[in-house]
Amino acid sequence: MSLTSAAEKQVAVAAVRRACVLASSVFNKLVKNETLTKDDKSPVTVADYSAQAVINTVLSRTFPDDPIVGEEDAADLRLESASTLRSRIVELANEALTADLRAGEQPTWGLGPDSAQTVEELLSTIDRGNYAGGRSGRMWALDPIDGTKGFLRGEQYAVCLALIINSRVELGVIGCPNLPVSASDPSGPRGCIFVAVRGQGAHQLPLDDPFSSTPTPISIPTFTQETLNLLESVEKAHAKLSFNEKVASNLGITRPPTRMDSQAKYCSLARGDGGVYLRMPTGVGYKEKIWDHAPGSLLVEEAGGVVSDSRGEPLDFGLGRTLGENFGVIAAGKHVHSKVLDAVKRVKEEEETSQ
Ligand SMILES: Nc1ncnc2c1ncn2[C@@H]1O[C@H](COP(=O)(O)OS(=O)(=O)O)[C@@H](OP(=O)(O)O)[C@H]1O
Ligand SMILES: [Mg+2]
Ligand SMILES: [Mg+2]
Ligand SMILES: [Mg+2]
Repeated sequence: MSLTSAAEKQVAVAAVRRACVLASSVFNKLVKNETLTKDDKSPVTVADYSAQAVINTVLSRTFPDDPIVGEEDAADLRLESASTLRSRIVELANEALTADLRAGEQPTWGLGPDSAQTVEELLSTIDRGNYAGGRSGRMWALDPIDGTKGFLRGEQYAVCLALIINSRVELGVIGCPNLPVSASDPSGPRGCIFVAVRGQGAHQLPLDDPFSSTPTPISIPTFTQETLNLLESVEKAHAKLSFNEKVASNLGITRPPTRMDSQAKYCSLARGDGGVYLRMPTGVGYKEKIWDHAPGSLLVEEAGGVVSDSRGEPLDFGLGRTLGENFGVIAAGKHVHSKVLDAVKRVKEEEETSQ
């Protein structure tokens, strides 16, 4: 089934924008006790929880039958000890839901002055993200703050939302509050929304006015040996950066890699700021989550690129909340992708024979 209605796109853009406004406003006011450490030792902040509450509220009001695969859940917030955190999340989520940002939004989306929710409503709305995913049907994949560590450092992070139908990503929306509007002017204005609809291309919009602005089409340019470079994770625990270095040298790449948190990497690739997004598993058995790749992979495909794992197989969004056994991710323009795939295979072989 292809996406024929523009309603999903408009709703997703509105929801992502509200969450981005929330996240950037909260950044300067974050205090120490507003961050928790999850069981997997990764951080989660009041911004992650309240952004998930806001986006799930919008989706629940507009597409009440659609399940949501969201990164966060409210279990830790229900604890007695979390009362301060809970109140702050309720305050932030309601501020974002009731803010007067109406331009382009429909009255039926339930946003604006009368749309505040109670604590219990907000906690159960966060928990609407508990869907297990799977092969068939419609579902949304949500990463309310992707690159939480980048968010905490004041660097790149992204609010990421995708609509998946029968295991195929049909719509992807990514908000990047800290990403320069143009990579050629890194100290210029910041704040972009990227939108991809399957079969309709990839576009960039300004975060502060996504509805009245004309979307800018984006596509992956042709790279030369001199201009090609890698886009990679900042966190060493998230990807095997030593492997990337070998691939770069195997390909004769001379430009240094660009390190950036979050799916801003997919966005940068889609508009040509970097040539290859390479993410190889670190070997600790971590499974990639669908919300970390769904919108970004469609954006890159719609910008003329190819996204696969390190065997050249497509990413499978129908396996549940994760992408299954981790074979990494290679995303690049069509012609570059096959070269990177070959180089990855060569480096893997080299590593195997030297062991
Ligand atoms: N061990 C391990 N291996 C691979 N990936 C992991 C791992 N742990 C976490 N994550 C996920 O990485 C998401 C952010 O990673 P990025 O590479 O995009 O950014 S970063 O530069 O590493 O911060 C990050 O997303 P957020 O949790 O939304 O910030 C995680 O989903
Ligand atoms: Mg996280
Ligand atoms: Mg993430
Ligand atoms: Mg996240």
